[in-house]
Amino acid sequence: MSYMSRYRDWLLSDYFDESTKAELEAIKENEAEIEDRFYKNLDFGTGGMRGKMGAGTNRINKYTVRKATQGLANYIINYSDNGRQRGVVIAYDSRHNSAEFALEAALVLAANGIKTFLFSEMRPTPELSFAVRHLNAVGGIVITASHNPPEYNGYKVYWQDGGQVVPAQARDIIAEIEEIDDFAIVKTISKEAAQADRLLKYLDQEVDAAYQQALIDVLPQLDLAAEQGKKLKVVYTPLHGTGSTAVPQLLKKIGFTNFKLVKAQADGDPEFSTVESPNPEDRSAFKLALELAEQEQADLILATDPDADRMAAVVKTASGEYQALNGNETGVLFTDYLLNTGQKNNSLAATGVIVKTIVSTEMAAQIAAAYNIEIVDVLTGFKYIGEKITEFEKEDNKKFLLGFEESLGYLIGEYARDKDAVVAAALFAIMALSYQLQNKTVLDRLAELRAEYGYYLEDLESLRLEGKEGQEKISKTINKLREELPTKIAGRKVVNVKDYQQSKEFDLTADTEKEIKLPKSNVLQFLLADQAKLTIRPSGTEPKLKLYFAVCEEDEEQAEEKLAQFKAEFMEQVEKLINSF
Ligand SMILES: O=P(O)(O)OC[C@H]1O[C@H](O)[C@H](O)[C@@H](O)[C@@H]1O
Repeated sequence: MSYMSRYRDWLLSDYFDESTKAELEAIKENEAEIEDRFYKNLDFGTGGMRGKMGAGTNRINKYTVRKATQGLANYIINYSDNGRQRGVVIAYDSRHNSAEFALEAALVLAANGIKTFLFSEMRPTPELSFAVRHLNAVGGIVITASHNPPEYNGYKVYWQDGGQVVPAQARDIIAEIEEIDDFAIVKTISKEAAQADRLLKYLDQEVDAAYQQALIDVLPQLDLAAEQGKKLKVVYTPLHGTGSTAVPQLLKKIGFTNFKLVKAQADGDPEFSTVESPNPEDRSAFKLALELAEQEQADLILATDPDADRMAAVVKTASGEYQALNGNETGVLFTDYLLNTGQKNNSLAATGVIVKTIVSTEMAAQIAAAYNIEIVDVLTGFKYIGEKITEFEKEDNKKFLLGFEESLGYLIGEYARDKDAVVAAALFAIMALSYQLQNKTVLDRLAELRAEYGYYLEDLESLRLEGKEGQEKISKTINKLREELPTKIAGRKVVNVKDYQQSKEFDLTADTEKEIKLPKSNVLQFLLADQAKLTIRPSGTEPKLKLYFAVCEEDEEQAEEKLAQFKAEFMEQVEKLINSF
């Protein structure tokens, strides 16, 4: 069916409501807009759906949310024995329509006889992951578009272990959704009927309390926080998102009473009106927090992204400046701190394992090796870290200690299967306090680690290439590099190449190849003669080509210089390549 006929269908069918039709009527002269809204269905990929809100098949709206949920309901009915009774937990963030879409999803499930547990207000994504396990539900849904701009929303699906569905399972769910070729097949009932049939239950503070307790149970050095927590001045911003429902409560409860919230960013503002982008990877997101920190002379600033699964920290240096840490630096500090405290108090399991993604720093592997602790690499995406935790649970010789990724995602403990900015914020505060009591900062500790293990420095460059043309350029660029593997990158010899799409690792010096034991993924990784590393992959959540640069040198100066030169030279190389298509 052409986009125009789909558009007309929506305009004429009785199924769609008046405001949807009015919105569509208003674009009747704008063919490009009609095409964009109707040329396809919004993709339900392995991470669920994410896109702009609005009327149309290629948009997030109550109809596309209902349809996806009907597919999920069919999947639950077909693939689980008692999924209807176990039910599905639904959470949502502070975005426009998030609460409405969450209710729509609940009503479709209820109409299919599936019990639903709906949070009565916005909550962090990791709390949903916890709640699925806590309530022994068969799955979960989160309505969120993380840090995307205000006009976006998203729909993420979780399964019974509390982890986001991985590709094999997502394929079956997608197949169920694609089977639905008519919106009229989608079942729904009224909220009153769902409640009367006991198929819709609102979650109360019991789950919040259990979640907070689960975090307290996995945090180290709580005695220190309880006794001395007030010595650390903390500023926190939820960047207008769900973190405000959990982070202040936890920090205060464990002893960080010298705590200031960035009030202007404490409400769930769907416009994220005080920030350019509510992404803690973006330094500008810290503007208001920095002002408050300077005024209060705070030791530490913590920020969580709008669905509170990613956390970033900014720390005060010895000279009183504020310095942001990237995800790799925080991951390294957590690795060192957890292994060190675990060893000191004899609680470090010899079977402990740390899980990180292939694009996250190798420095953590060096530290883990010094403690004889295994480190496992998985593909980009916390769902793969979650999957490992569930695997470890079934093996008695593996105990999950920490999962982290360079994009600011961290988890300790087995209470959830997704990255948790709430626990990460508390862990960071405890770690910072513990160093403060030793008269140093986390940056001093990082410097000690770099002196011991090598000066690892990493950076990410993203090239935004939008639309169909952009997508094609991204694929062509990676394919070209794959077909004609470069022997030199930025003037350095390539010694090893990992092609995760072909599951092959090529040792170019020994001229041998071996198999990579990870699911296939469109990623290329080049190791250069001087230990520098480059990884290139298309983003799975945004129209971007992502390039991860890593170097390891003797000291800061050499590392900074090497990284800058490496980046500049390769970016020129890759931009030339992109422009040739
Ligand atoms: O790099 P992308 O595919 O856009 O994904 C961005 C991020 O999305 C999620 O948060 C995943 O858990 C991360 O592993 C990933 O880094």
